[in-house]
Order: sequence, then structure tokens, then C-alpha cells
Amino acid sequence: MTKLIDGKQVANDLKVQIASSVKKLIALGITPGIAVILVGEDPASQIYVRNKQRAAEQLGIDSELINLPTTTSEAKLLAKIDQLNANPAIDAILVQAPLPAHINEERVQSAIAPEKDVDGFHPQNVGALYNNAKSYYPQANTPRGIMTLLAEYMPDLVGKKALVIGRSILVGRPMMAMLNNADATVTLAHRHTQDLDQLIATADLIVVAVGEPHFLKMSAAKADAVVIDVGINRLEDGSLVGDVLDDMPDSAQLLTPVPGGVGPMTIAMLMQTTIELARQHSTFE
Ligand SMILES: NC(=O)C1=CN([C@@H]2O[C@H](COP(=O)(O)OP(=O)(O)OC[C@H]3O[C@@H](n4cnc5c(N)ncnc54)[C@H](OP(=O)(O)O)[C@@H]3O)[C@@H](O)[C@H]2O)C=CC1
Ligand SMILES: Nc1nc(=O)c2c([nH]1)NC[C@@H]1CN(c3ccc(C(=O)N[C@@H](CCC(=O)O)C(=O)O)cc3)C=[N+]21
Ligand SMILES: [Mg+2]
Repeated sequence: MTKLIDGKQVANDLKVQIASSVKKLIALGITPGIAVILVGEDPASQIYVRNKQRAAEQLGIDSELINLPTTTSEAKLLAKIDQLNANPAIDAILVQAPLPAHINEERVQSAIAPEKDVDGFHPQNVGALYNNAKSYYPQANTPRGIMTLLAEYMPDLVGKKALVIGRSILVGRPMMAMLNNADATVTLAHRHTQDLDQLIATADLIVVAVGEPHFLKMSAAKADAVVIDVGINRLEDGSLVGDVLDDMPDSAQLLTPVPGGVGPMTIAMLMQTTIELARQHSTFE
């Protein structure tokens, strides 16, 4: 079998460390707090938001869920964000994507105070990532979780050919920047990319964040490729699959499974970023 990267295990190890950091912070009088805003009643989003809350609870992080109706105006959402920006108990603000079509996501993400921007979406934090700034700033949690997995499973990224497929603000673009900052040679592919098969066949590392079941077959990648499957696709029978099909038994390739790969790392990194923001907000550090 293709060797699987155990994201769940790495995430659980990380959570043990986070829980102990939270205990230390609480002893200093600092309780980290995250607010999650969900607009609407999308069942998948409700599950994700609940998972995030459960993780916060387990680790001793305060969490507040703000569930607004689908019809909420952009002005009302912006007013809620202002209120959270001004609330000293809240260190991290997450607005669950996607938002209803009548709301401008860019305006909403820019309204979150950069020092509470747990997703790393604010233009100031995006700019810091692109500049590889040395000062602290929050970074997108899914690619950050992937970098943590790679530290364990592909420690030498310098000069390697990395192919990122998909260019969302949530995954592909920050992934490109983080791999670039780690001195990999990065190609960012998308819908209009020509000769994608050729890029896939030669890449040392492939990160797939497309959202299409079986978009990439392991047999199309190099015999020793590392493949990170970000996709989360719910099939009609209720099962969950990624974007990658493992048709390469007995290969020396490495692959993240779905579920149990990138998803749990995203949640753990979200909590890690929350406590980092809480530390930044305290006067003790
Ligand atoms: N595990 C986790 O923690 C997370 C998982 N996800 C999952 O990852 C997947 C991607 O999410 P997200 O990044 O938000 O995706 P988006 O839907 O925002 O973007 C998809 C990207 O894939 C590209 N794409 C689509 N079709 C093709 C194609 N045929 N060839 C090449 N590129 C293509 C698009 O290109 P173009 O820009 O040209 O349109 C786009 O850049 C989803 O399944 C999502 O559920 C997302 C976040 C976290
Ligand atoms: N502002 C914002 N920030 C996000 O980080 C964000 C978002 N919006 N919108 C949606 C995507 C998606 N996302 C996931 C997180 C965890 C799992 C996860 O825990 N997955 C489990 C399985 C979950 C299941 O069983 O459904 C796994 O892969 O093992 C999946 C997807 C975060 N996102
Ligand atoms: Mg606090």
C-alpha cells in the first residue's frame, strides 16, 4: 500500500501540547477565546463549526458561536465583527466560508482586526506571508497544518518541485507562499493550466485542493511523490472522499488520507493560532 500520512495522530500530539500551553496561560490569568460566526444553516458548515467548538472546549479555550440567519445584511455582520474586535475576551475571530451571495467576503475578511484574524485572510497578514515577514502574524491554518505534516514526513523541501493545484485564499494561495518561504520551487495550477499531466508527472510534492473526487490518480505522480489531499467531498451514499484516488498499491509514495489527514490538522492549527493570538494580546509576553 501507499504509505499514509497520519494527520489524525500528528493533530492529536499537537492538541496535547496546546492543552498544556492553555493551562499555563490560564495560570497567568489569560484565557484564550475564539468567536466563530456562521451565517446561514448549511448542514456541512454546521458540522465543521461544531467540530471547531468541540476542539476548543477539549483544550480549555473559550469559544463563542454566533449563528446569524441567512438573510443577515452585510452591515449587520460588519457591526457584529466590530463588536468582537472591541471585546477583550475574544482573541480570534473566524467567519465560516462560504458566505451567502449577497455578502461581500472580501469586505468582511478585511473588517476583522488583523491581530484577531485567525484565518490569516486580512490583507495585512496576507502581505506579511508573501513578504516572508519575520515578525509574528497569523497564517492560514490548512496550509500551516500541511507544513507541520511535511516537517515530519518530507523534512527537506529546499529546491524541491512543489505543485499546488487550486488557488483559493483559504488553501492554494497561502500554500504556495509557505512552500516558497520554505525554499521549494512552487508551481500554482488552476483551471486554465496547460499540460497539467506533465507537471503532475514531475513534481516531488503535490498539494491537491480542487474539490473533485478522484481528480488526481496516484499512478500519474512520480514513484516517490508526496501527495497531500486537501479535498473533502461528500458522496451521495454519505461517504467522505478526497480529491485523490490511490491506484498505486505497493508504491513508495506518501499520501494523506481523507478523512484523517489534512482536516484534523486544520482544526488543531486553528487552536494553535488562537493561543498564539492570545499570547500576543497579553502583556506578560
Ligand atoms: N481539509 C481541510 O481542512 C479543508 C478542505 N477543504 C476542501 O478542499 C477543497 C478545495 O477547497 P477550496 O480551496 O476552498 O476550493 P475552491 O472551490 O475555492 O477552489 C478550487 C480551486 O480548484 C481549481 N480547479 C477546479 N477545477 C480544476 C481543474 N479541473 N483543474 C485545475 N484546477 C481546478 C479552481 O481553479 P480556478 O481558480 O481557475 O477556478 C480553484 O482555484 C474542497 O473540497 C474543500 O472542501 C477546504 C478547506 C480546508
Ligand atoms: N473561515 C473559514 N476557515 C476555515 O478553515 C474553513 C472555512 N472557513 N470553511 C470551510 C473550510 C473547510 N474546513 C475544514 C476543517 C476541518 C475538516 C475536518 O475536520 N475534516 C475531517 C472529517 C470531517 C467530517 O467527517 O466531515 C477529516 O478530514 O478527517 C474539514 C474541513 C475548514 N474550512
Ligand atoms: Mg482572554
